[in-house]
Amino acid sequence: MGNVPTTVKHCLSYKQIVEDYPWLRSWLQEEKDIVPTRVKIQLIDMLSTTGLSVIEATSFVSSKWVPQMADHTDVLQGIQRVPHVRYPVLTPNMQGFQDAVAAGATEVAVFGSASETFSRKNINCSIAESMLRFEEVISAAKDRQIPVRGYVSCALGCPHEGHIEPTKVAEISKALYDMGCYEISLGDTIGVGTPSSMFKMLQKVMKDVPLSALAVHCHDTYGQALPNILTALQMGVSVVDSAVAGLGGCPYAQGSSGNVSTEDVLYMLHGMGIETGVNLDRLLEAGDFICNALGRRTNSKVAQARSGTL
Ligand SMILES: CC(C)(COP(=O)([O-])OP(=O)([O-])OC[C@H]1O[C@@H](n2cnc3c(N)ncnc32)[C@H](O)[C@@H]1OP(=O)([O-])[O-])[C@@H](O)C(=O)NCCC(=O)NCCSC(=O)C[C@@](C)(O)CC(=O)[O-]
Repeated sequence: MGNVPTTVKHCLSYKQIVEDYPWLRSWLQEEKDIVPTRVKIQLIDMLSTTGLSVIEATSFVSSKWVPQMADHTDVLQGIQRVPHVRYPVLTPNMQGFQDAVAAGATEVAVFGSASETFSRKNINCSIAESMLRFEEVISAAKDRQIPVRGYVSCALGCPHEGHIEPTKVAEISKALYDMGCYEISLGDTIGVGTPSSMFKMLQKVMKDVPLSALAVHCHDTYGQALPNILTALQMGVSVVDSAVAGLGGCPYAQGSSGNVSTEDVLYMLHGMGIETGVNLDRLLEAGDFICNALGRRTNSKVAQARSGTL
């Protein structure tokens, strides 16, 4: 473990929870399942007191595509912002960027894909078209000194195309980094990766993008998220995305489970003596709160073990 970093930042992908929720049922029945805005705000406010440094708050996407995100402005304006916590939001295009800025966003993220088919299904355009859109967003963000993060989905596999070549992941990552994204989050969108595929993919991407600008974003469909994260840490990555209670997923990645749970990542890191500055007990309270509000069981093994519900 000689090369495991001593500090780890966390991006908690709260957006994953609210995006995915209607998809668990049916797109046409989601009306009753919309999570009330006040619940989203209360969750973010609880998370803000845990010590997390980044909480991705909402998405400025089309409410026709993701109805759960229709209240993005109310959520962003309703939260109590805590100093030293950043609250980025997703912006797929200029319309999303402009709406986000008008709502008070101070950091945004563009989300691309290493899979052509996933790109079309998720944001309704080809990879090449998405790059043109992102270039516009990043340029407008630069003018306003708004930092932009870049996601690369399907970094370890695609729900439609299967295997994705690491060279393709490296190409998209480099393009986003060269455009001005300060960090590239590599998404195992459907959670099919293993430590071996994570290692091979990172090896390629690290040749084109500095290690200090890389993050990993693992879903836990096949129970590989923690070993995959550990592999990334051992290779020098020091930013890990996760979701409280392991909720969420991507509505355009059928069959995938939620993100790795923040509680489980923290337990592993703290057990390894890695300083995160995040209070696990407070995080468990936030996880309890949202699971009760959604009427769902936590996906966090740590939360299940602590509550005796394993
Ligand atoms: C990208 C679009 C908007 C293109 O959607 P489109 O339909 O192709 O857009 P369009 O430009 O053709 O415009 C059509 C209509 O959408 C409106 N529109 C256009 N843009 C916006 C906007 N930003 N916000 C609100 N409305 C918008 C626009 O105004 C127009 O309205 P109309 O005239 O019909 O009334 C759509 O495909 C979309 O919203 N997709 C987002 C889907 C999504 O949120 N997916 C999940 C994100 S999570 C993820 O991707 C993975 C990640 C990041 O978590 C990492 C991982 O796990 O891999």
